[in-house]
Amino acid sequence: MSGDAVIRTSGLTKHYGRTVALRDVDLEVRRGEVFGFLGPNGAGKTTTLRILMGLLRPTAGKAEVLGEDPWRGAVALHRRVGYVSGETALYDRLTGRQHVELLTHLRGSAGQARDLAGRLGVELDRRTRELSKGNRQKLAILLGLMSGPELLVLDEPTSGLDPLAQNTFHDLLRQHVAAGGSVLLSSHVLGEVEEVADRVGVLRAGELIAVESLAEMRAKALHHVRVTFDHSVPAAALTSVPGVHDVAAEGARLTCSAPQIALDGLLKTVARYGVVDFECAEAGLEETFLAYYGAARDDRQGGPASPRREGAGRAA
Ligand SMILES: Nc1ncnc2c1ncn2[C@@H]1O[C@H](COP(=O)(O)OP(=O)(O)OP(=O)(O)O)[C@@H](O)[C@H]1O
Repeated sequence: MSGDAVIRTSGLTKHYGRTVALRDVDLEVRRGEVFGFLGPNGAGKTTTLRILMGLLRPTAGKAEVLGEDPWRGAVALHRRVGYVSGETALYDRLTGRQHVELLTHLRGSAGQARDLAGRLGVELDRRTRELSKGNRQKLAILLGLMSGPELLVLDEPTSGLDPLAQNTFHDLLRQHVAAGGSVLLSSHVLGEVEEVADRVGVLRAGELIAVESLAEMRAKALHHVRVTFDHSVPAAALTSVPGVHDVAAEGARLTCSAPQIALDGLLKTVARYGVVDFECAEAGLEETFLAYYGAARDDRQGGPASPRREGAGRAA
């Protein structure tokens, strides 16, 4: 593992019977970054994270977390890695405070438990079976973060949290990274990772189909353009501009979509005609993401496809 990688997988593959959940995944998370791990439901995110936490054994390929084999070094690793999943198992009859005491006993220190409980507004004195989903999740986050682990592995950690608690959680992640920590954050919603991630990996049907920085993804941000001319201009005038797509003509008006990098060519082309009005609105990153990665497509290098939504314990 290179010096600045905290997680590295090579050829990681997992079969559940005849289901291929992961196929040949090469993933690297660097020290000091928040890596957003995105993919639609069933893409294989949880499977990857469970392998990284030593809770599942891969069918083939290798994984290293903080220099350890997660399956063989699981016990040592769990002291150094904070793991929070959307379905963290809690003891129903114990209160939050008793969970904290249990971990304090195991780890030898309460760490930042008190501070985290205050900031997240965790209800420490109720039995966990009486807690709402969001309040259970806040407790799970507190338990994952309280001992100040150097790496956080988070599987859809904000599911059920209200926007205020989500903001607090994002602040906690920023602080964790500022203090030299690293984060792998899985989600099926770009908006969640957009807040905090430095780089994003996109998993689809068990394959890692893209890894890029958030800045690179922003450069692809789709723009919806509407141009009104002083006479009718055929759609063909724009279809030849690289990157421009979904061109439609309506009288003297043309509409189209284009990534940021295609705008210069588009402007130069429309300037050859008599432009009366020019409107350009940036689509949200979520729409860009869905346009590029949401739909099944054969050509993964070219322009976007039409936006479309797509649809415990150790086990070997
Ligand atoms: N224990 C299991 N037995 C059989 N198939 C499984 C098992 N766990 C997961 N799968 C299958 O493996 C694939 C990947 O599932 P996984 O839970 O890793 O996806 P995910 O990206 O985390 O999805 P989600 O966002 O819905 O949590 C899916 O096709 C799922 O049905």
